[in-house]
Amino acid sequence: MAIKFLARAKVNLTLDVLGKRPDGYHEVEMVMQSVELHDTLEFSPAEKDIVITIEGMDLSPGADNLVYRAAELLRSRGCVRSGVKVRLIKNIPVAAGLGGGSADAAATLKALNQIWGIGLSMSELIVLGEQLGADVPFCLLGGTALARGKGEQVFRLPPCPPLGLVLVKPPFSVSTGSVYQAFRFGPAVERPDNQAMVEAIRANNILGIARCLANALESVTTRMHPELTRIKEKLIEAGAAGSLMSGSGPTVFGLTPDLASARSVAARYKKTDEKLLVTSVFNTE
Ligand SMILES: C[C@@](CO)(OP(=O)(O)O)[C@H](O)COP(=O)(O)OP(=O)(O)OC[C@H]1O[C@@H](n2ccc(N)nc2=O)[C@H](O)[C@@H]1O
Ligand SMILES: Nc1ncnc2c1ncn2[C@@H]1O[C@H](COP(=O)(O)OP(=O)(O)O)[C@@H](O)[C@H]1O
Repeated sequence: MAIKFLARAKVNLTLDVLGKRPDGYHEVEMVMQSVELHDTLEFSPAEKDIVITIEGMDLSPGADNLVYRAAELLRSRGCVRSGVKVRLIKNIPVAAGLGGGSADAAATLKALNQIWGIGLSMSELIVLGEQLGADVPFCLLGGTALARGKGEQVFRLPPCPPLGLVLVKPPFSVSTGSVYQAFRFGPAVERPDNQAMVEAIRANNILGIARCLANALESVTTRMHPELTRIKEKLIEAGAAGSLMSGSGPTVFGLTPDLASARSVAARYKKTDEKLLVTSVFNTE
């Protein structure tokens, strides 16, 4: 009998880059939001190996997969000898700025912590998750949160209103590392006002949230792929209250007051070679 876990994607409502750290990462401050779009992971017992099967997308099931790396990391931390079989059904586009790999890693840590009876606390899981990727700590917590440091310091925020989102994924992926490496401070960088975003969320002010959308990494990825600017404009023309690139991109999302209005924005959007996904914010298990 397999045990099922959902790994929900995330969008960045803001992303600010504050400086370069001695460890080569960048100091960031960002408001992150879980969304309903998710991968599904089914866990069943195995003698001693970690065996992954993947459906839905062409992705390596080997030791470089973040599900494998999460299982291996937890197994050594929990002194566990048994293996596990994981069926991964991928829906979240890969290397898209939606944290799909990080979400799968976080779901694997939570699931196996429970299944193997290791019993680590959320903060202990977050310390482990940080070793797998900067967005894994947020994916462990989920909901609406402020993240600092590399992304490993996560603080829960009041839940966002039930916003709708139209995710527009262009037909290419972007490596997180290459975007951060190319980041340069300067007038082209649109930096968010995180305090104003937190206030808008706290006040359930949808237009305020839309006005506060900003991502410092947009200046890098839109220089690599200028079509992203046009996608942002097309989402507004289709009726979105605001639009922004998520994370290091290339996914751009349009924000709407609710799921129904996201569906009508998607219907009006002038699609070319992009993939469209309609979803909504997700706040509680
Ligand atoms: C997830 C992978 C592939 O498995 O992504 P890619 O490298 O292919 O993009 C990474 O290698 C897995 O390593 P890890 O470095 O933990 O991944 P992430 O946290 O996503 O960060 C990718 C890279 O972005 C840069 N980065 C990320 C976050 C941050 N606050 N500052 C940064 O400078 C770093 O160069 C980092 O190495
Ligand atoms: N289970 C997984 N799902 C998605 N990407 C994965 C997974 N395991 C490893 N990866 C690798 O992680 C990188 C990007 O992960 P992902 O979280 O999808 O990107 P992003 O953070 O931009 O949304 C890709 O290079 C991909 O090959």
